[in-house]
Amino acid sequence: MALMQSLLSFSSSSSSSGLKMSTLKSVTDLIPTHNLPNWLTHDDLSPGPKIHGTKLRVAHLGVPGSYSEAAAGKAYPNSVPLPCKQFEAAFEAVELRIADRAVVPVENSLGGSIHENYDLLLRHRLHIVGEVLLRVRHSLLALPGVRKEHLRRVLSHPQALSQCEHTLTSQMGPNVRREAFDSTAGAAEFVAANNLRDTAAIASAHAAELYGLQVLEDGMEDDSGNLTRFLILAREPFIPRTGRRFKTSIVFAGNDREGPGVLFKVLSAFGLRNIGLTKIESRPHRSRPIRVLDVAEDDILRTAKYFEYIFYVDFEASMAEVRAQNALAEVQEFTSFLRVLGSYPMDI
Ligand SMILES: O=C(O)C(=O)Cc1ccccc1
Repeated sequence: MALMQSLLSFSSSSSSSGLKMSTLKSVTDLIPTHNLPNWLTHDDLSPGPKIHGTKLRVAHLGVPGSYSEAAAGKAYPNSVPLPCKQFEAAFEAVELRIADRAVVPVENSLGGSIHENYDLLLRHRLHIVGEVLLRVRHSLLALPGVRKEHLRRVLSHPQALSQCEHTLTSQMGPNVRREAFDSTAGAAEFVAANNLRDTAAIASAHAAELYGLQVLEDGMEDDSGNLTRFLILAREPFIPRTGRRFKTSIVFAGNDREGPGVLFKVLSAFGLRNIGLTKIESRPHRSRPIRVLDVAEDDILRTAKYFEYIFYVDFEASMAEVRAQNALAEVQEFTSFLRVLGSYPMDI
């Protein structure tokens, strides 16, 4: 890319000096030694924190101080964060080339899966190129001078509220309302900007510093090992390799022939090849929520109704491995659609 840019800038400067392209025999004719393009370096070619010579722009949920911003910074320390109001805006930012990557949470050790992002993975055409595990420590934040007994309301992202549910009840009693906010850091900013003395936010200690709030209580999460897994999304896939620990994420729906047996068949395609599964998630099949099947029971034909699902599976292998390719070839026989969402290095 550096070479391309240098050539492009060179050709425009050469035309201004009056050289006509038609008179040139080759590009080397054009390059006077004092204007040689820079050498291509490893940095120009490897997917690192720089793209096109500028810093990588990483879209994430929430204003500065959000956990998604922290995950984006962990994945790409020298990147430019691009705060988004909703998860979908982060997906769109990458699609529209406003951002180079999006970092979105998909599961948490306490709150479980973040279904919205599973649905967005299916609706958008981005590739998973990596994952980040982040230890999430929640704090109860309020304006300076406010005490716990003044509080009537706690604002935060629904994920954070659910991760602190028991601690909130035991510390604040039943009379404190929980209200959902776009992001944890957004809730902290809102409390500060509106001078709310009866309202606290659940957010990071970093958000407290940014918005001038005090930490009333640390470690609000219901379990001290609270961990969130984020996915890194890009327009182009990561080229899978062998020799490094890779994960592959797929999504599929069963075909008309298989009925409720599809999941067993798909999982055995991996099991028989010794490929470990790290995650399975199901979501309702929106365009075909119910399937009606005729089943014989005691020689009587009855009609059975099943919910139809879309399944998301993560397995521990790279798409560069033959056993993974064979497993997917087999899975394809049982499915009406199958998409590889990405094959990417594991965060270990
Ligand atoms: O609201 C945030 O700060 C987020 O990034 C979403 C979130 C909330 C709780 C845990 C992980 C991510």
